[in-house]
Order: sequence, then C-alpha cells, then structure tokens
Amino acid sequence: MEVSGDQPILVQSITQKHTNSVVPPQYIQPPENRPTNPPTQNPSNHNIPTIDLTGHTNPNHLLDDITRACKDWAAFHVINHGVPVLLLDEIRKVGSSFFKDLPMEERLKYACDSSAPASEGYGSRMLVASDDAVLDWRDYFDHHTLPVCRRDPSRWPHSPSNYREVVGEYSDQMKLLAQKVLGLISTSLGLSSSFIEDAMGELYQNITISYYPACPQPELTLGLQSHSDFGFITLLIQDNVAGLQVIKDGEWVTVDPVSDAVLVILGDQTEIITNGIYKSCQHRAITNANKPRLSVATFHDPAKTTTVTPAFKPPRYHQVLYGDYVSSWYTKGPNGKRNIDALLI
Ligand SMILES: O=C(O)CCC(=O)C(=O)O
Ligand SMILES: [Fe+2]
Repeated sequence: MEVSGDQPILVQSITQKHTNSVVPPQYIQPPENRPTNPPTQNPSNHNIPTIDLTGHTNPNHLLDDITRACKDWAAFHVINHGVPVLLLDEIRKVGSSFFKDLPMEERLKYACDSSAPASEGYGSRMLVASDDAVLDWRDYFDHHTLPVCRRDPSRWPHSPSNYREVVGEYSDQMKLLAQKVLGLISTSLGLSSSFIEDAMGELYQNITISYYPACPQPELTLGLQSHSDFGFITLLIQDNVAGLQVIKDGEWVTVDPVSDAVLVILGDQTEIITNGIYKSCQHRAITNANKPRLSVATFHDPAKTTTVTPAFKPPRYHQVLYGDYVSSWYTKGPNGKRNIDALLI
C-alpha cells in the first residue's frame, strides 16, 4: 500500500481504511528485530512461573518462589491475587469496546498530545524516539490514574457508560496488588516489607490499554519493540490472544494468556534498588495476521523528583533521579535494555 503525504498516525487508521496485504514501510523491522519464534514453538519447560499468593502454608515457600521467579524470569503470573476476576474481565471489555465499537472520529476526540511523551489519551507512538524510527503496530489509550490529583476521568472515554468507573476501580485494585507484590519482593531480599514502597515515595500510576490490530505481515513487524519498563513494577493482563514475549536465556518466549492471572513484570527501578539481584524484564509484543489483541498494563513509578539508589553495597548501579531517567529513556528510545545498562558501574 502507498502511504504518501500525511503519515498514518494510528495503526487503526491503516487497518480500517484499507484491506491491503502489505504493511507501510515505516512499520517494517530490520531483519535482526523480526520475530522468529512463533507462539506455538515454546518448549514445555519454558512456561513463565505462576505463583499462588494464598496457596502456601509456609510463608518462606512463597518467598522462595518469588525469589526464583524474579531471578529466573523477571516476570511471573500471580493468581489468588485479591483483585476481583470480574474486574479483569470488565476492563478488557470496556477497553475492547473503545477500540472496536467507537467510530474513529469519536476515538480521536481523546487523542493524546503526540509531541509530549506519555501524554494521556489515544495514540500510537509512545516508544518512538525519532521520526525515522520503525513504528510499533500498536495503538493505545494511556490513563493517568495516581496520585488522585492526576486523575481526571472527564478525559477518559465516555462510552461504554461504565468505562470511567471501571478504570477508577481497576486503578485502586492494582495499587493494592502492587503494594502486596512490592512487599513480597522486599521481604524476599531480607529487607523490611515496606522498603521498596518507602523508597518509591508517592506512587505514580499509569494504565495503558494497548490494542494491536491484526497485521497483514506479522513476520516483518512488532506490536511493541523490545524494551524494559522504566518504573518499579508493571501489572499486566492480556486477552486470550497470545503476543507478549519475554527474554529467557537469550531467547524470546511467548507468555501464554491466563485469563484470571495478573502478570508481574519487574521494571528498571527494581533492578537498581535491588542492586541487580533482580533484573528488569526485557519484553516485546508480536503481531498476528488473524486477530486483534488487547492488553492492559498498569505501571507503578516514583515521582520524577525521587532518587533511586541501590539498597546493597557495593553499589553496582549509579543512583538516578527518576525524572532524568525517564527523559533520557524517551530521548534515546528503549532499544532493549540499553538505558539501565548505561547506569552500570
Ligand atoms: O501488550 C503487551 O503485552 C505488552 C505491553 C507493554 O509491554 C507495555 O505497554 O509496556
Ligand atoms: Fe512493557
């Protein structure tokens, strides 16, 4: 297909207007970044761990499982997490309705400011650092949810009618789960259970609903390029279409969707504060030719004025002012884990 004049800004604007069998050139990844590992090829021992948060009679066994999952995978599913499973379904449902049921002109009323990084609203280029960068085959809606002074539901979709209520409730529930998981991660390292939460200070939370339209050339594209998340932890749910991959022992492994589970993804600030005992998770999303895919990622970050410092000596990372870390991340683009690697001593 020809893309001339105005570049398409949203992937949905390409897929809804055209029924072409090729993707525009800006979305074609260089050969070394193209997906090579179709979802069906996961060896059976390559399943991301699932941790039952209520299923251990001995609390030390839970901490051992957390330690192993953080060290081996930097990501793990939690079940019996305390978040009502109906709420997981509801946020998937309202998110899907925004992307699938609303006409484009309605969706565009919520367009984010594409010149400002991580601005709230409907957009497509969150991780794109420069005009000549390869584009992700993804559209998203980003919500600023915490602290509550950042929360302005009037800027969130008004349709379906329960959208704003569901996102508000989801935000509160994810905060509780993030605190629970950060407590377990702290304790698993011999720190006080509130150590990471105290170091994080006031919690900044964003919820990004990502929508990956079916792609005519999945072998050439990525839904989301390889990156690690820059905050402390991300809590992610997906629909029943596989697409998320994490790096495990140098290979991309697909995370099979588990509808009632929440996936915990360790971010760069957790790598810094744990002095690299736990690394952040390198991940990406691939596309497929048949079905659109939806995920909901909830990010938990410190204030931009917070300095994050390794909790153990000797430090293996430079301490960092979080605001500087985020600005440099958006300026350079993710390119895998290069931003955190730059802090290594
Ligand atoms: O869609 C996914 O599964 C991944 C989303 C993600 O990694 C992100 O938004 O940072
Ligand atoms: Fe991510």
